[in-house]
Amino acid sequence: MQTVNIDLGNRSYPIHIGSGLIDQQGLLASHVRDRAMVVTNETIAPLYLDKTLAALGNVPSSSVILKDGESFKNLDELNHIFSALLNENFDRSCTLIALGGGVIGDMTGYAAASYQRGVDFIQLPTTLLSQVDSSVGGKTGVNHALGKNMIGAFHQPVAVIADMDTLATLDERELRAGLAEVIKYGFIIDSDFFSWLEDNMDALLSRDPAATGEAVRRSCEIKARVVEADEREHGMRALLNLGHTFGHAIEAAMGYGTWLHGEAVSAGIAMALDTSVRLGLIDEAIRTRGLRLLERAGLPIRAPSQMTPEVFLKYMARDKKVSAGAVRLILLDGIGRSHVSADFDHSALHATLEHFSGQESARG
Ligand SMILES: NC(=O)c1ccc[n+]([C@@H]2O[C@H](COP(=O)([O-])OP(=O)(O)OC[C@H]3O[C@@H](n4cnc5c(N)ncnc54)[C@H](O)[C@@H]3O)[C@@H](O)[C@H]2O)c1
Ligand SMILES: O=C(O)C(=O)C[C@@H](O)[C@H](O)[C@H](O)COP(=O)(O)O
Ligand SMILES: [Zn+2]
Repeated sequence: MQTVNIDLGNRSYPIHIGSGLIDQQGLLASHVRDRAMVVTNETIAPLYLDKTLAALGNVPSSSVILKDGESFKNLDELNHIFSALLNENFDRSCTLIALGGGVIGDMTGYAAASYQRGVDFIQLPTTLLSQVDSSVGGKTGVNHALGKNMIGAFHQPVAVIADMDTLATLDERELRAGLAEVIKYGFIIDSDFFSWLEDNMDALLSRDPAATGEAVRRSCEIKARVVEADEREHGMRALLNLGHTFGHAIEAAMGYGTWLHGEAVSAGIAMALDTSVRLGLIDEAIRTRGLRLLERAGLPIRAPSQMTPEVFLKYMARDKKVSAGAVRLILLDGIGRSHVSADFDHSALHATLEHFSGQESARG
């Protein structure tokens, strides 16, 4: 087992990464305060719920099983968690356990942030995306029909336990979607990691355990350092949003779940590359290198044909990074170099939206 620590003062916590961690004697139970409520969904429950409850040993525990999918990441479904907690008289000393991907993690985290004004929670991420990104950093919440992750809170988990063995049951499309967020780290901040991904993409796609473990560890290291520097996204944390202003528009406009989050982020990164080229921040060679890696991961580099500039702009106007009406974008200055800006020539953005609208979907 490897452990990456995230230092946030009295909200610090370990990110444990390794094989067989759910079964590891005492590990999960050691992070539970009193009673545990495991939150999962109808797909993951038959695979890992019994194991998780068994790992809790003598800790009094219950579970709640939600419907599966991004389209259920909403306030109605969230209410099932509160009902389960209240029906069983869970008090403020309880611990929620998010057993699943980013949807379960974000929902459980938000339930933990708001139940009786805040209880502990543990992330037990079971998708590549959730192991490299969503389980770390404390962004929690649910979607609204009018915008992605619009209702939420910052609430850090007390521990992250990423059991790599759970990835064995993940389907191919979900694995590839997770790679979009891994590649994102290389783009925004770490050119060595980007080169490493170029060298190891085949191993990652064939689920080589050593390569996958290394990708998860390095991703968690990068995210932990960014969150430590700017926990509440007043500055550099926004870099983690590369491609997301476009991507969230695609997810919401297409209907949540039609495009996976990672797929939408990949198309969004291709759009951010395009705007960066138009602004003269990067040259064609950098764009080509970036797109090649996304394509090798089997990810889309075009937007769906339904996404006109007007549709993009409608959702982008509600992006959480908008300030005083100005859209802010994460722009690339090279591989491993990026910045956040509201102060750019917006004709470049409009040209990107025109260029990407009406293009055929390359979603695998
Ligand atoms: N909070 C953050 O910082 C953050 C970061 C990135 C993404 N997100 C959010 O995460 C969500 C996407 O997460 P995701 O990609 O994990 O999707 P997901 O949670 O929908 O999981 C993907 C699918 O895989 C299934 N699944 C999960 N684990 C499995 C396993 N081990 N074996 C078989 N099937 C399994 C799920 O039931 C689901 O059908 C989005 O809502 C996105 O907004 C949040
Ligand atoms: O942790 C962050 O910060 C991120 O931006 C990570 C993103 O990958 C993630 O999709 C996040 O949920 C997006 O946040 P939002 O505030 O734009 O909804
Ligand atoms: Zn994301």
